[in-house]
Amino acid sequence: MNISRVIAVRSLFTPRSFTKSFRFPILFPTQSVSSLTTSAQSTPMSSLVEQAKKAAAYQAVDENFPATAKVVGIGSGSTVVYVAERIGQLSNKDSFVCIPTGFQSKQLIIDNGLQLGAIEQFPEIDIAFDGADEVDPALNLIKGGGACLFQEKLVAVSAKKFVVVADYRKKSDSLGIQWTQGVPIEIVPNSYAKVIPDLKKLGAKTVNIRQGGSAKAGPVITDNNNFLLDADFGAIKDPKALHDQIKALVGVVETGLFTEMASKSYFGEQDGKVNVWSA
Ligand SMILES: O=C(CO)[C@H](O)[C@H](O)COP(=O)(O)O
Repeated sequence: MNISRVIAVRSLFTPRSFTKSFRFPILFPTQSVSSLTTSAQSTPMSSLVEQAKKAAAYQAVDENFPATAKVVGIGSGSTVVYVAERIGQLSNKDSFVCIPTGFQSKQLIIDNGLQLGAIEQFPEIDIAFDGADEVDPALNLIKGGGACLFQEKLVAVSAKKFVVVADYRKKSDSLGIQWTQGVPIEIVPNSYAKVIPDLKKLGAKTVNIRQGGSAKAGPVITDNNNFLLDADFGAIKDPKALHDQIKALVGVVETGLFTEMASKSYFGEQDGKVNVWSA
């Protein structure tokens, strides 16, 4: 979690007051999302992306958070930071619990003064928000860039409504997944020598065990103590069919292909606007 970024953004855009009523009894700050943006020409790419994430997240929360919500799913990644921030500004935040999708998500819930719950206690979630690595017009998603896909999927399928938040780089204009970095697949660690050739038989061009890089010698270990594979299948025309084939392999816990789950996707654009796609 990038705490320094949250603090930096907060100090730039400190909410003025909690005076605007939004679907009683929830109160949001008066600052509008569009006032957070600046001219695309004069703004560096990194802050344009950051502003896009924030705009998408704030609008998604403002337009979808149910006044009567009791259980809320909080996803993982850098865009959800702003979802948790916005939810943390609600005046009724003591009236619902938040279910995390991993370690980072748990910290976001705590840092924003929200009540932490466990999915074992609250298996029925009113609404869940999460990021995505790619979204197509049918709201097929690829997720798992942050290695949290299993708990993210558990929360998404347990939610009555699942809303995606992303910046403009995540949109795929044509149906199907174009993602070239490989489908993230969580596996039980000692199954990798069997699963990798199995994935190649299914058509994967390359399969890599995700590595910790400079932060850790050896593989990334997920929040569930598993390994992650990134399997490049090229452009994926039928994500559901591919998911079903991969999921049937012994050793596979879950895939990062999320189909028929999201009801809406909010994209922050470079010009400061937010594009909304619905299922
Ligand atoms: O699936 C995820 C983590 O497993 C993230 O939601 C996804 O990678 C998007 O992250 P970001 O909002 O940082 O772009």
